[in-house]
Amino acid sequence: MTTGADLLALSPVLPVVVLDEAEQAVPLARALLRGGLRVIELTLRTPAALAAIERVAAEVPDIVVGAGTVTTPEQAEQATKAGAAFLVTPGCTDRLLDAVAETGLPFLPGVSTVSEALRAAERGLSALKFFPAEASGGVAYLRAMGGPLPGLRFCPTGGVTPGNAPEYLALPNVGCVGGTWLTPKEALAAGDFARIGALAAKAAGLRQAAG
Ligand SMILES: O=C(O)C(=O)C[C@H](O)[C@H](O)COP(=O)(O)O
Repeated sequence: MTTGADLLALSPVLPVVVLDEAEQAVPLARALLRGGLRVIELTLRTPAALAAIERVAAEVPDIVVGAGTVTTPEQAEQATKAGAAFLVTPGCTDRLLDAVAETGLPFLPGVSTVSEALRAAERGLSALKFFPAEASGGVAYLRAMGGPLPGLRFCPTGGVTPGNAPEYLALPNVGCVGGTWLTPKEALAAGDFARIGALAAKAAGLRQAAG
């Protein structure tokens, strides 16, 4: 996997994870794999995230592990050092885009407007995160962006659920969707990885559901 486009093609759903305990990272990654998903985005929203990335990179080679919520150049560097195979940002400033590009890793920059998408395209980036998807106009907005910007492909994230994911996945400019619904807080707190595996299996089947 070397480009953002490769990243969008890995799975119909990119599981976005907020983890409080780094110890949970390996069993969680294995549960996702058992369900048929081979990618995981660990968000840098918790102090445990970098250690979690390190563990998954070292112990679960079959899953592609990346870092989400990358908002500063320092975080881009730390995530790369921890072994992240890709980076995801919620938004895109020039400074942040320069820093993530410098890591050499594939990445998905977050955009929520046509102008932001154009700015990313001017840099040669054609695989983008559409965030926050539902709050920014959802399926209708993304469909409308496809008119003037047919060369761009998106991973809508933020408010995406098993209910609306098929609608997003049916759009020609959507490669995959992202979401936290695969790792409910209660399931993580209870260490219920069987439930997470079952949610992953349903998510892995979503592409067919979208037709
Ligand atoms: O912080 C970031 O960089 C993010 O990645 C934001 C997440 O993608 C969304 O918060 C996921 O939203 P839900 O699936 O609606 O829970």
